[in-house]
Amino acid sequence: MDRSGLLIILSSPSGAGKSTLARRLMEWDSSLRFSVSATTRKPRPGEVEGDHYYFRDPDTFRAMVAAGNMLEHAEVFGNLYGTPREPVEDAMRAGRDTLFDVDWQGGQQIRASALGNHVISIFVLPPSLAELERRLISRGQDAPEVIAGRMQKSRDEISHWAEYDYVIVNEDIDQSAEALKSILTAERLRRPRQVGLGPFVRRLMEEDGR
Ligand SMILES: Nc1ncnc2c1ncn2[C@@H]1O[C@H](COP(=O)(O)OP(=O)(O)OP(=O)(O)O)[C@@H](O)[C@H]1O
Ligand SMILES: Nc1nc2c(ncn2[C@@H]2O[C@H](COP(=O)(O)O)[C@@H](O)[C@H]2O)c(=O)[nH]1
Repeated sequence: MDRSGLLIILSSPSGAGKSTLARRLMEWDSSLRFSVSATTRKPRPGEVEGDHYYFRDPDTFRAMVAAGNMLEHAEVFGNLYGTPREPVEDAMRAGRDTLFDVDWQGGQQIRASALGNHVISIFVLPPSLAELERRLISRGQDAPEVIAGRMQKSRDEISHWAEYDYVIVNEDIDQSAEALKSILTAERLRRPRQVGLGPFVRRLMEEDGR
């Protein structure tokens, strides 16, 4: 295979800024595909079916898992979340890179899958737990008890930071976005065969050198 897409995994404690960084990366490179997850969580105001998530009831979600349609799945904050497999495989075959916003369990499962050698993983840390809580509150999307539950789980998520290839402390959003772009640029250069340089090099060597 001359060109196969990379799988770029973003994980962090809830509220550290993954979705914001993912949006920045996709504005920078419109060829990137965002992996839309399925979840049993109720939609937040403004969340759109098929855009932010595929919102499914628990029975439908479990049936998708049983049919082998999920690349990974996990329970996070009392809800089920999972990555539909087929769109990821289609994107890889088409040579498109895919961006994932998944928790540490999803990160572990994708790395352990048959696609694991295509993974680049990035962990996003908040500058402090106080700032993490401030971000969750200022996002204005979750009830106080939901925020308290997410803060309680934040140390659990953070304890997996060393499983990742890269770690970004998301203090300044512009600097963090630049760091992310640099990672993707370097990783693409580091994998010349995977990003499709093979045919180019073959043509180069067949050129008449005069
Ligand atoms: N560097 C930053 N400085 C200040 N605010 C930030 C920064 N990065 C993100 N935010 C803000 O923090 C809030 C949480 O960010 P975001 O929704 O991207 O987090 P997340 O990690 O995707 O959360 P979740 O895991 O719950 O989906 C948002 O209101 C966002 O605008
Ligand atoms: N293992 C997976 N985790 C996922 C997936 N999609 C999202 N997530 C993680 O869930 C939490 C909460 O997300 P929220 O949208 O309810 O704030 C967050 O850490 C996400 O990274 C998935 O498909 N698999």
